[in-house]
Amino acid sequence: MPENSSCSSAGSCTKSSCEGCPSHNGGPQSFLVEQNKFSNIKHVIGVVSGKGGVGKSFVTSSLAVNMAKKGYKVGILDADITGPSIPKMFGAHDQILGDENGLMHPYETKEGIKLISVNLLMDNEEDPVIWRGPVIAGVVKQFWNETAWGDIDYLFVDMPPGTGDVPLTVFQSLPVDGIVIVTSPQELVNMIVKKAYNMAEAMHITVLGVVENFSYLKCPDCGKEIKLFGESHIDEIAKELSVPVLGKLPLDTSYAAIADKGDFYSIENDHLAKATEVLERI
Ligand SMILES: Nc1ncnc2c1ncn2[C@@H]1O[C@H](COP(=O)(O)OP(=O)(O)OP(=O)(O)O)[C@@H](O)[C@H]1O
Repeated sequence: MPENSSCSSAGSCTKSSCEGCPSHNGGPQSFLVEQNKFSNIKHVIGVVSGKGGVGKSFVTSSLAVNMAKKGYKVGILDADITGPSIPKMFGAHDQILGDENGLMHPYETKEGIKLISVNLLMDNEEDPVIWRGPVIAGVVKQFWNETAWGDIDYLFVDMPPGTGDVPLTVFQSLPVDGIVIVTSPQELVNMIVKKAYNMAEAMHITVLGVVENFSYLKCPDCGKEIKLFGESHIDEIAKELSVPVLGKLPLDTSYAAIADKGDFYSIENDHLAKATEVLERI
């Protein structure tokens, strides 16, 4: 039965206008999209942020690298279609091609991390993606079920910021084990983290914890921690929401340089050790 794409409340809507929608016959309905037979993905982890530029892609890549260094098979689905930054972090510029089954094959870094991103499909990676929401959401689904992922222990999904079409699609269509919320230490954060948390809760998605990025800058001369964006409130927020703080990352210029160089596998990021532990326990 075709999905009613105008429906924004799948599983709970009973309006007669929803004739043809899978939720129409009552009861919660699954919109999960099956994996194809060339993919065996064990865990799907979403990485979200309430607002842009807080380092969500950076945290996604750090989690992926940490798990890969532990010996797990790891992939990253770059669902940030209009602002993809994952390929550049890993120095990936080759184009992804389809095979005779109509499936895409992810780019594989030399260390074995598999990547899918719209930037790996473009003739020119500087071309903008000017697509409407439903098209973008469709591409994200294709990255899931029209890609031959092979064996993957942890697939990280780097979401666009906010609570729009793509997170909605991912939460409905992919078997997400849990999400990590990335944030930064600013006053607004309280509200923004709660928005992301509330969306996950409304969609019955587990929040694995929160990561605070740009927590502080360590003075290279005296070692003093400078709170660039003000005092952190992440511990209180996490306590209020009953979720763990999975890490507090400093603003470290060497991190930025590694990301810009496309040499992300070389990053040493032990600030996310707690996140790694939580992921291993899923
Ligand atoms: N802890 C950090 N130390 C230094 N640089 C960082 C750190 N975290 C992120 N950056 C850099 O900041 C920039 C923005 O990070 P990133 O692209 O991960 O943010 P984002 O939240 O995914 O952005 P968007 O909202 O555009 O998707 C990047 O150049 C990244 O390398």
